Amino acid sequence: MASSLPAGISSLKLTVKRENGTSGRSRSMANALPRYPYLFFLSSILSSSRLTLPSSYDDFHRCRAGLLGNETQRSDLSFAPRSAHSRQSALLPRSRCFETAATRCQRSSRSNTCPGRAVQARGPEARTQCFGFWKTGGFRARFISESVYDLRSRLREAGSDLLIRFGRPEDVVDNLVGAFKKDGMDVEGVWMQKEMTSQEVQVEGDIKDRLKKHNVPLEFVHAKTLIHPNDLPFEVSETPDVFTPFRKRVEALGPTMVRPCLTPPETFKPFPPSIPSTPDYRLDVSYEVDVDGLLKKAPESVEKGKDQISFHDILQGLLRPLNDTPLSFAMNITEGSSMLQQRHPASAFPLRGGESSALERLDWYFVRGKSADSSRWGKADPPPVARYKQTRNNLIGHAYSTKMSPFLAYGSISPRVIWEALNAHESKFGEDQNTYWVRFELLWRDYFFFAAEKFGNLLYDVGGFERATDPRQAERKIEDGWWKGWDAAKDGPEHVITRLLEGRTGIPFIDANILELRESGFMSNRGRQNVASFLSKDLGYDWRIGAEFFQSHLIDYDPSSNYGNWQYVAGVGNDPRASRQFNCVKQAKDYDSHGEYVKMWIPALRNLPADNVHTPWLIDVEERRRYGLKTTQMDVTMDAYPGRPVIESESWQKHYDRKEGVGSKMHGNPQEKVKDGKVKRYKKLVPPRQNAQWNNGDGRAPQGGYQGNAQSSTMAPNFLPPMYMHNASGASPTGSADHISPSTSTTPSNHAGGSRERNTSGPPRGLRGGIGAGAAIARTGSPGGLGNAYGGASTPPFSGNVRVGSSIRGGQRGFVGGALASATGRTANVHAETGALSKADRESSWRRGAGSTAVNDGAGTEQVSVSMNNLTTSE
Ligand SMILES: Cc1cc2nc3c(=O)[nH]c(=O)nc-3n(C[C@H](O)[C@H](O)[C@H](O)COP(=O)(O)OP(=O)(O)OC[C@H]3O[C@@H](n4cnc5c(N)ncnc54)[C@H](O)[C@@H]3O)c2cc1C
Repeated sequence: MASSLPAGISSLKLTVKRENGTSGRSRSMANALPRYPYLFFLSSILSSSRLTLPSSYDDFHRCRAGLLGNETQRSDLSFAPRSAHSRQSALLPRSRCFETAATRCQRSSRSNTCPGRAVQARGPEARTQCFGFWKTGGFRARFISESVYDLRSRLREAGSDLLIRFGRPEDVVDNLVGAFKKDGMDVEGVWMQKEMTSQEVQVEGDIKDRLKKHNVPLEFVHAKTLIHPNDLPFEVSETPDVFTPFRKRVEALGPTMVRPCLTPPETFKPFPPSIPSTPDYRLDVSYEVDVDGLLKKAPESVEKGKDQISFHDILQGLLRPLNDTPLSFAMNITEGSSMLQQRHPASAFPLRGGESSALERLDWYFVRGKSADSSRWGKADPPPVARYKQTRNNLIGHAYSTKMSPFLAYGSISPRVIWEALNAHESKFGEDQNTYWVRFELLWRDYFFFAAEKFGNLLYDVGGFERATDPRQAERKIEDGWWKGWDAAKDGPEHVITRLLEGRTGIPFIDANILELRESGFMSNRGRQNVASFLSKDLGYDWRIGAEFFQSHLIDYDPSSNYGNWQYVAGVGNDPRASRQFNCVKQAKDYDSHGEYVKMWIPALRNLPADNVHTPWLIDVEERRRYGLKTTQMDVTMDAYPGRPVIESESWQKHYDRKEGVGSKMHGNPQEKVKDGKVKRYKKLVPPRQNAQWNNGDGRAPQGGYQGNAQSSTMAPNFLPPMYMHNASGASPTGSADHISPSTSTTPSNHAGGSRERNTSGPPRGLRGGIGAGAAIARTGSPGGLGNAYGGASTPPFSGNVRVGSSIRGGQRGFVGGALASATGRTANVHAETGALSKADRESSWRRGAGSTAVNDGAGTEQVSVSMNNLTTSE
């Protein structure tokens, strides 16, 4: 268990004792825990403190009733681990489920008026406050669910269990405590992690009120932040209005700044023998087969019984409202269920939720990981954190940054555990700007927490924190007309905001980031800054549109980090240079100099030369035709992309002629310095090793601190981005070539090129076989690894092959082998070579609605056929 108890997601602890117990209530949590049986439970599977249930209870119930054959019998609520499934019905009346979005809007202040929401009220749905997005989108729903069930597995391993309830926290706690009392038990107290943002604090207040009637105290633990609030050298209400003074003051605390992690107990007391019935939903998985690779011990031989429920069923129930209804009231796009549950093969966050996954990632990033195959590069190689500062602004692959944010957001890991991992790393490899920078970013996280607590509801206010810090400035920015509005009900699909949120502005760097977010639930920090600046500064729209859209889609959504950062970029928060604006064309050329990132998410642009790929509106009709690029406004398809950008800023023009690679910051930004950061060097870092061989001058070798072993004899000018940390070897540009290349030439030979990437050891990693290349093969032999191939045919008449191989640990674990073929009107073959593809990932699909099916031929080979748009293929 995480060493900063309580681990888990808004977990509550309930300590119970029989009424005739021998001792009074213990004040200290440490004392209270081991004394009597106690119970961990989660009151809501989806972010209880944020009321972000994706569905109304009615919807959920309908789905669940469907799963259970419309059974309405009340639950007998047995809590023995792996208990047989018990049936139940929805007992909460609809009217008591959720405050509607419209009600919340009526309550809000003048500056928080919600355009278009009056007509959009849809009853008890968990929609965002102003613009009606689902509060919790599919990727986060999946991530949180995985986290909860992982927590349960870990508690079971430690001799306890987790009671999972679905409902409003105040109802669930009230019901449970009431039921215990009725059964003759005395409840000593309820513990939960202290939240800081206003809506969550409101929930805490509601729980406290409900507990009062039972005479049961609510106790808090502070485990969210790196710095315990009591250790701050100022009151939270005096948190500096700007980050740097905050950082300097807390850093001055020295070694006492961060408390050490607690050592978690190895075992916990068992669950109470019986748990009384309550009218809430229980979400017990009764079918424990490792369908999703979630459980450690999977009795795979057991067939799923008629009434049994698997994790997959629960997830489907949770996602159903999202799959059935539009993403927002303005957009008619529904998220296809297959997409919602799948990890996108190109996702920068290919990890599953939960503490187990968090610790695995921590170990890889800070301890065990190597930038290249360790057998080749030797043991002295430092793990990826040693290059954090150089890589953190990259855009492709999972390795460019820690990817700790989703785990931090849902309590699966404590920032103090990361802090200690940094200490351990530094004691071996030395301290430098790379390790310091991770600490620096963790302090930003803390800063937004404390700022959110200080400024309360202003976190969600259009005028931002500036209303308190500089009311005169803020006054102008909350006047009508300062921000443009978006009326979700009236504005149609061609409205600039709708186009932005659907990734079809015609500005590739912005669109690629939005598409990445929509299709994977993640976006890099660089992307987030650019999108936020574009929406609020270039377009001048209410920044909360973007903040709510991010809230809905980000796996790592966290209220203070999200709204705090949006305010910062929009110029109404903690940035002393509020007018700062990102130049998205310059940024694209700085950070995606070769255009690989935009080509990855917008395959229509795959044939464009890097010098044009960020400004496709500059090429004429004839050239567009030559590159196979059709014009569209309505959709970004495999071969069509908007002809004109929604706006064109003069400031972009001086960057139009900048050539590929010139001024690139893809390998670190030398201007990025903390001037006063005290960085000592204990030891010289082991220099990064490279072994890149190119047999012609067109390819680029990995540079600047990346470790890669690349060999190519190809004419492919666009090699795999070095941050992919791969080994590849190649032979020729056609047929069986082993290189990774988004083809940039229109000549057939390049399109027919194949690509191959192979990784035989190491941690889970997304491997990309090739994009737009004729064929791709990706393999991973790593236990627990994720082997993803992403490739496809680009131009007729060539075929695209994607082959995915995942080795199998112990012959039975579910390994994710995701395959995605992006062919244009021609054959695409997906060949997944594994004995244990997970069910979800077996169904490879493309965001345009592709579907695929897989059958196992019995010899460890999955034959996967993929159909995309009008394309149907099989191998
Ligand atoms: C408009 C916008 C919205 C954002 N929304 C969120 C959000 O909802 N949740 C969230 O966790 N982060 C948010 N961020 C911050 C940042 O983008 C992510 O924390 C980061 O990209 C996560 O990837 P990582 O864990 O690999 O980060 P790393 O670069 O590895 O950083 C390590 C950790 O430091 C923290 N961190 C890094 N940058 C920031 C930052 N700018 N602000 C606060 N903490 C930071 C995170 O906890 C992160 O896990 C947002 C940034 C912007 C510009």
